Amino acid sequence: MSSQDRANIWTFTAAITAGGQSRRFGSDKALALLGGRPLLHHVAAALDACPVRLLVAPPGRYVLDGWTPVPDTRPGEGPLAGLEAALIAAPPGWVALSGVDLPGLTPRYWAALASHRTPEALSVQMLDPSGRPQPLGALYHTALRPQVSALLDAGERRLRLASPPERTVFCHWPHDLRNINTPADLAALQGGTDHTAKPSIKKPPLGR
Ligand SMILES: Nc1nc2c(ncn2[C@@H]2O[C@H](COP(=O)(O)OP(=O)(O)OP(=O)(O)O)[C@@H](O)[C@H]2O)c(=O)[nH]1
Ligand SMILES: [Mg+2]
Repeated sequence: MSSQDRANIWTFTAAITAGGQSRRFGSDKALALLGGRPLLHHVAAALDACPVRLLVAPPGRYVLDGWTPVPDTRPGEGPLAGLEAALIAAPPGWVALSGVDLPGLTPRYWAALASHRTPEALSVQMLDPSGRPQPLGALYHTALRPQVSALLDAGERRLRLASPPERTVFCHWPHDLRNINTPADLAALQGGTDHTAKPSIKKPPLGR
């Protein structure tokens, strides 16, 4: 990573939205193991350099060293609501929003997004190799907060509508981001072996 990349990545707030039910996965996918580490650790590690780190999840569900727990403003209402909670809790400026299930997001990925910020932009999003935007793994400015709240108030739940297209910068990422929704998705990443973590009632602290 270049020194410019480093300078960029240190300047935004990190937020992991982790309040989902993992229905398709069948157990808490944030705790599913990839290479011996929970998916939550993979996504957190990529953002560890950020000065403020927020974990938006039901209180007590996870303990992640160095990350500030933030409760959902609208529990169970999806990642757009998770973004709202993050934008409220973050200091004014840019927020890097990540899901728990994107272990392919690296510091270089976030630095590339950061380098595409413009004074007019309210969001910076990657287009994957097939040209689809990746709103969960994107930068959002806290100035979007009123619009996001208005969308939620109106019943909208689609994260991709959080930022108006004319205020969104799109850039290209040449690698497949490997979003994990099912045990089969994880098994494919593991090279065919399903290493799904067993569900548990009380989860252990997730220190690094
Ligand atoms: N804070 C918060 N995060 C959420 C909520 N719903 C989903 N997420 C997170 O948003 C990200 C993407 O969501 P999904 O891939 O649909 O995950 P999920 O909702 O747990 O899984 P499914 O039940 O299979 O849809 C994951 O990191 C989820 O934990 C919510 O209500 N609040
Ligand atoms: Mg979901």
